[in-house]
Amino acid sequence: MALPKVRQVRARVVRGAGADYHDQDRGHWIDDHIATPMSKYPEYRDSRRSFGLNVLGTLVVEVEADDGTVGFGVTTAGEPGAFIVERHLARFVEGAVPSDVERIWDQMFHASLFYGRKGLVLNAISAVDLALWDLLGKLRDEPVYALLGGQVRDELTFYATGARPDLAKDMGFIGGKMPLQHGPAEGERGLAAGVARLAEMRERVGDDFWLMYDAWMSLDLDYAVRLTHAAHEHGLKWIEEALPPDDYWGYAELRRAVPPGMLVTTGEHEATRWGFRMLLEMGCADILQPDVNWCGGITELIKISALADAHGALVVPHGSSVYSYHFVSTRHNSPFAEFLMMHPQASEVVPMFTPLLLDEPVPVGGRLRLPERPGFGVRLNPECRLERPYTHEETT
Ligand SMILES: C[C@H](O)[C@H](O)CC(=O)C(=O)O
Ligand SMILES: [Mg+2]
Repeated sequence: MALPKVRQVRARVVRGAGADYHDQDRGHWIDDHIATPMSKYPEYRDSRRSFGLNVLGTLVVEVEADDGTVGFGVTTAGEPGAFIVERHLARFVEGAVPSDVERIWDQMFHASLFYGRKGLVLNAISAVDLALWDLLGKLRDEPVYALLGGQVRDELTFYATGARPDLAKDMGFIGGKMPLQHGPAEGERGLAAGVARLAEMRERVGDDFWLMYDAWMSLDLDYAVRLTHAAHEHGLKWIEEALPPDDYWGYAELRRAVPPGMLVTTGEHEATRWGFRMLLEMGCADILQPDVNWCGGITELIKISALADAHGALVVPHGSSVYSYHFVSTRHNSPFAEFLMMHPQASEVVPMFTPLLLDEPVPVGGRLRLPERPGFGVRLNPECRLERPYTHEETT
C-alpha cells in the first residue's frame, strides 16, 4: 500500500515540564542543590534553574500526512529548535514518504553539519525523526516497537531516578539513582556528605537493591576516583556522567580506576553514532545512556545500539519515557529502562512528561507492558498551550 506523503511540518513550543523535564517549580528535588559543572560558582550552586537549565522549554514537532494523519515527537530544544525545524529541516521532510527515515535523517544531518553535529541541532533532528516514526506507526496501525522488529521481552523493568531510592524500592523498582549533590568545589566535606548520604540510603534499602549516583558532568577525575572508592563499601553500583562529555580520555581512565565491579555509565549528552563510537572505542563506559530525544532519534539510536552490542556494551537510554520504552523493549542489549521520578518529592510515580502527554504509560510495581496503540501510543494534551513561533511556508 502506498503511504501518503508528508504535507506539513509544524514546530511548536510549550513551557512548564513536558520534554524539558528540568522546567519545574522551585523546591522540586530535580533542582535542589545538585552538583553541576556550574557548582564552582557559589551563586549557581543551589539551583540548576539559576544558571538556566530550564531556559529552552519543550519543542513539539508535528508531521502531517496528505490523509490528515499526524505524528509528533518531542525534545527540549524549545524556540531555537523550532526555528531550526521550520526554517531549515522542514524542507527535507515535506513531500517525502514517511517511511524514508534513513534518507530524511541523512539529509537533515548533513545539511546542518556546518552548525550542528550535537546539542540543539541534534535535539531538533531527534524530534523530527520521532515524529516520523510516530506517523509511520499510525499509518501502518502498528506500535513503534513492532516497526523496530518486535519486542524481545513482554515487560519492561525499571530503575528509578530521584531523591528517594528507599521509596522507589517500596514501589517495586530494581534500583534507585540519586543525584550527587556536592562536587569538587565543596571540598572534602562535600565528598564526605555524598558518601554519608549513600551510606544512609543503603541502611534504608538493604543490600539487595541497586544504588547509583548521577554526577551530571560535575566532577574531575581525581574526585571521581576518590568518591567511587569511598562509595564502594556502601555498594554503589555505578557512577554516572562523572566527567564533562568531551573528556573521553578521563572516562577511559576512570573506568580503569574504579573499584572492581563498579560500573561507569555515560552518554546522555552525547549524540550520533560517531559520538558513541568515541565512547566505545576508547573504553569509556560499561553502560551507554543515549537519550533518544537528543541523540538523533530512533533512526540514530538503532545504529548506536548495534555498535554498542558489537562492543559488548549495554544501552540503557536516558529518560525519554515512551520514546525510550518502545526501543528498549526491542533490544537484547537493553535489559532494563530508566524511570525519571517527576513527582516533586519523588514519592509517587507520575508520567514523566506530564502534563504534555496523554495516555503516557508508567511502571506499576516497577514493571510495564507497553500498550499496543499505534505509533508511540501517546497524545498531546489539548490543555497545554502550544505556540508556533515560526513558520516556513514563505521562506523555503
Ligand atoms: C538527576 C540528574 O541530575 C538529571 O536531572 C537527570 C539525569 O541525568 C538522569 O536521569 O540520568
Ligand atoms: Mg544522568
